[in-house]
Amino acid sequence: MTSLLEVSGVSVSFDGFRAINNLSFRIGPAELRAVIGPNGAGKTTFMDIVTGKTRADSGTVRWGEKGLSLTGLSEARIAREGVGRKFQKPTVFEDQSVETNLLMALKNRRGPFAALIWRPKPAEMERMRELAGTIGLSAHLARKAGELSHGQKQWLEIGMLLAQEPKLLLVDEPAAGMTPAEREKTTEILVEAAKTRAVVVVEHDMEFVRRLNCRVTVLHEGSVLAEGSLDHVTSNKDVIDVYLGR
Ligand SMILES: Nc1ncnc2c1ncn2[C@@H]1O[C@H](COP(=O)(O)OP(=O)(O)OP(=O)(O)O)[C@@H](O)[C@H]1O
Repeated sequence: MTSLLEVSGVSVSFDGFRAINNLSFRIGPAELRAVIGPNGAGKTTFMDIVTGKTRADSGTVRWGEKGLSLTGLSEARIAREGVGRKFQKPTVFEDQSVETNLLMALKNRRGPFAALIWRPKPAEMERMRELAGTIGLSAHLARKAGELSHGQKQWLEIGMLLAQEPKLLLVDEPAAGMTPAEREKTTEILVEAAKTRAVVVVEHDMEFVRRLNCRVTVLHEGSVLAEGSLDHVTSNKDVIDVYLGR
């Protein structure tokens, strides 16, 4: 399998405490992966390392066919390479419409100078509508983002990230605070997004992970404890001991 992202033997310590301990992880160019693990397992720190927010003390993070080293690159540069990240709290522009939010995300792709003289072209309007369809908000284009439900805001933000055409999308607990119907739609959006890019979903909700129907990586004390199908990892004795059985 060719990898889009290959993390090898990465360790990070905070004041002598090893938050990430010889971690290795790889994901292909069009793959959906769930990352689970107990509190403090290192899930957030892992994402911070990939996005360049936190520097690895040792190990390598390789990206793309050419194996570009991401360690040492700035967060902005890594984002430009195609790494997008969705945090738990949505950061949409509440006073702007769904349409404007999506258009602004498309506009941002073109860089700050192009944005100054930017008017949406027919192709961009079309892409905006396509994105709205993907995230289930076609009927809400004129509504202010601030009026949307929690789930709809999360989808809008996913749409805004997809507008940037990331090659890898990191998503932190997308199902938190959602209704069952919203969770189902979120599953659909993520599964669809992962057909054309890599998507890593950090999630605690096991039912949600089951519906994603993808390979699962279990982190514990900064390392991979188990990896495979959800059934495979949830029947692993170590996983039961440190995570499920508690
Ligand atoms: N900046 C920091 N300074 C000191 N310790 C940190 C820092 N960031 C993380 N840690 C510690 O590293 C460990 C891993 O934290 P991390 O947030 O990556 O875990 P997590 O798996 O995301 O947990 P959760 O499920 O609670 O979000 C924890 O023990 C945490 O306290």
